[in-house]
Amino acid sequence: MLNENIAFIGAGNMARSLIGGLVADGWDPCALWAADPNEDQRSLVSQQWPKVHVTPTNEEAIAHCEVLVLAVKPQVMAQVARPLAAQVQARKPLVVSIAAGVPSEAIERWLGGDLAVVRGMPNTPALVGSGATGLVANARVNEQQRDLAESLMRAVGMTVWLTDETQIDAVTALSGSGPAYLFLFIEALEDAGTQLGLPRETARLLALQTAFGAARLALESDEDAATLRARVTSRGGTTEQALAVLEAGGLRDLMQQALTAARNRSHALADQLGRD
Ligand SMILES: NC(=O)C1=CN([C@@H]2O[C@H](COP(=O)(O)OP(=O)(O)OC[C@H]3O[C@@H](n4cnc5c(N)ncnc54)[C@H](O)[C@@H]3O)[C@@H](O)[C@H]2O)C=CC1
Ligand SMILES: O=C(O)[C@@H]1CCC=N1
Repeated sequence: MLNENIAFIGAGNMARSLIGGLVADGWDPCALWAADPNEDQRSLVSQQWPKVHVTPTNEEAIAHCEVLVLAVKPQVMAQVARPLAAQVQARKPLVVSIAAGVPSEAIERWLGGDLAVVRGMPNTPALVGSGATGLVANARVNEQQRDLAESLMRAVGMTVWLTDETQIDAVTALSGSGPAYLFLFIEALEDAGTQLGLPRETARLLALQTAFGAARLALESDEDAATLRARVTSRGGTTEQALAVLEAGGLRDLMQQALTAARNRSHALADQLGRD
């Protein structure tokens, strides 16, 4: 059982996805602290994982931690981090920020400087151990802290290290936000199947299992997605007709535009928040 003490500042959607994934993977729940001023958010943690410590005060959580996970919204990160600087400087935990668009340099500065900071961009499938996380470390992170950040995120899915912090904006656009695109795709499949006469529940189950099966097949196969797609597409058959509609509708270009918009938002947040 892994038992480094981890303090989550913010116990919202993403923190709970990480906590759930860590506990399911065998991380000692008594080593986890979740701080959030919102009682409803704390209750959600306590109901699901009664052994995880919850507190309304960030200071109480930090007092116990070797790893500090910053999981508040980017827009409030500066005002949350600044008052914690003295305590963080006294304790010097490994700081892991999962906030979109907030540069590690700004986080280090708000917390008083000279800190090992890892930026991680996870996604909500972490809750079921199937997350994907991009990681990038600042120059102060040593080998042991790198391993610690990686094992934290690997407990909830796969991880990739990035060589350059700017790449995390693309990771945010692809896999950070990505589950939402796939949920939209699943919703659209379900609606379309229902329109074609299937009971909604039947359409829902078929859409979900098809998305799951296709992702699993692609993950476990040596072949690329284009080859796997070609295997479904019989000449003169049904798939060919559907794919022609998707290509004519500009799905690839639309996806490029969507990821670019998400990446640009991440850049804009960095520009705006990094100046604070
Ligand atoms: N939701 C997602 O899929 C992902 C989110 N992220 C990042 O994770 C961070 C959190 O996002 P979500 O969990 O979706 O947001 P959320 O709104 O669900 O959670 C944020 C939490 O911070 C709490 N909070 C506000 N002020 C606080 C304070 N002073 N001290 C402690 N906690 C405070 C709020 O009460 C809330 O529970 C964001 O920075 C986001 O960019 C990263 C990857 C994926
Ligand atoms: O939408 C957002 O800003 C966050 C970051 C990635 C997923 N959710």
